[in-house]
Amino acid sequence: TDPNDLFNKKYYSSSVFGLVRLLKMEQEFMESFSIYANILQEKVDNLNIFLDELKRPSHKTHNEREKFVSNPLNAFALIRRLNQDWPKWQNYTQKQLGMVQLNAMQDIVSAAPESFDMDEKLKAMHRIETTYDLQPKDIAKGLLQGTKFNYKLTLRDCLALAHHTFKIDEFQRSLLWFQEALNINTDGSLELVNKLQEIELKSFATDVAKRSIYLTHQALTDEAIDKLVNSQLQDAKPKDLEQLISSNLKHWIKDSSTTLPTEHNIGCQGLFPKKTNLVCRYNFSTNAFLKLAPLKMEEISRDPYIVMFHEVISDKEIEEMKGEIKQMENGWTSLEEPKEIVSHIYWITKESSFSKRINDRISDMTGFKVEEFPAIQLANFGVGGYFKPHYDYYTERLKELDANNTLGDRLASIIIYAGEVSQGGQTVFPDIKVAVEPKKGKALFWFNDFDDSSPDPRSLHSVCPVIVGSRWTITKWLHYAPQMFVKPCSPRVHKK
Ligand SMILES: O=C(O)CCC(=O)C(=O)O
Ligand SMILES: [Fe+2]
Repeated sequence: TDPNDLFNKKYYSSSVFGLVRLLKMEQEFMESFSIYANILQEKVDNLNIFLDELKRPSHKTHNEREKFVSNPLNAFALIRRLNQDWPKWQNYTQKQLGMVQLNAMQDIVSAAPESFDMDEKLKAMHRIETTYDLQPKDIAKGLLQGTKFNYKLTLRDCLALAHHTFKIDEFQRSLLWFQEALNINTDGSLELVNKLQEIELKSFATDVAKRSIYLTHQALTDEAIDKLVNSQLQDAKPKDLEQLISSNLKHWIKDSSTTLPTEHNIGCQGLFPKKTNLVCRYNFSTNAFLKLAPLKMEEISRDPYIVMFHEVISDKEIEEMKGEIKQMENGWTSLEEPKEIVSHIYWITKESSFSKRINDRISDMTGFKVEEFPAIQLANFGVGGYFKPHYDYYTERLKELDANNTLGDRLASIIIYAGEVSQGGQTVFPDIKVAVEPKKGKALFWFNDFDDSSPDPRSLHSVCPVIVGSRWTITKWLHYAPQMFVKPCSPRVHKK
């Protein structure tokens, strides 16, 4: 299948917005499921009542039976029961019950997330794990960066993560997840549940065995390897499968190398040195309006110029923002391969009272004109959603990207944070070692270009994977053309 096709698919995983829909679906499913279980229970109860009615002293010998049916009451009742009651019970046992619920459940299951969603979520979990260097044993028990949550992963959750990390050659993490899975005690009594577990375990062990054989017998065809593995695992007990997985992983860990954390990861982990000498002040200057109602402005960096505005959007306006959304589309990390779906976005293209107010506010804050390009982008990230380091300017790409681009390059960017994010989701500038918390209500503003319109590579920026929270943003790229006569200069100290 063409991986690009994935972009037209409906992802649930890539935004908290989408996940909310899934949670609703699960609840509806459980409602039908529990009604269905009750209906079946009622049937079993009725069958038991019927069986109770049939209870009578057992007749062991022919003589006893003969004596019993020789009584007219028994003789009559026997005929009547078999003639009148039995067909009814027979009918009742065959009656299809709970069809309404079964159909409803089928509808829900047909809209359930498919493997591309599952893959994306596995990647997201792995991204959170590696970016912040979290340990499987902590994650599994709900401990994220020192914050303890009342949620836990189950054995099968851990098994899925072990299998996934194995597939991407992260044997160390795979082993840790696998050990975590083995540590989780299930009550072990339910055969059906055990059976399901065993299927997952076997599929993992199969992949491990295949790799092991492939490494030692590279000349073998895939079919030959499949055959070997099948015969090897045919009668394997769960303990054997566990052993096979653990020992191979341990063996492969020895040959794997460790990679150094990137600047992006260091920033996400909060390990950039603190900036000093920066100030907070009120912005009176960009617009006459601000003389009356100045916005609090915090310097994040002086060169390159990055500032944070405070109290830019209210909770009420954030509700209004969500009301603007019709149908969200997939948002991806960057234009480079591999593309990953990490958010849902929505463009407000038609002017509304909301978008006008936001545009006016952006003009007031920045001194930039936005009338020529009034569209506003909203984004909602998924848990684990992120952005790779990238530049917002497209100087080099401009020609091929959009020959009729009359707006010109994106010389500055502004991001309004409009969601509650308690962990992760910082905007990071890896080059200049700046990481900014995405605090709801604030807006981050920076220049992508120098004053002479040449690109400033220090504007390289990224977004850390969201760990906990629903990261909503309003993004506006400020283009050149509309600024012909007003372009504010960045109060730059010197040029690199
Ligand atoms: O959401 C952010 O903090 C930054 C997003 C971004 O870099 C972009 O959309 O280009
Ligand atoms: Fe960006």
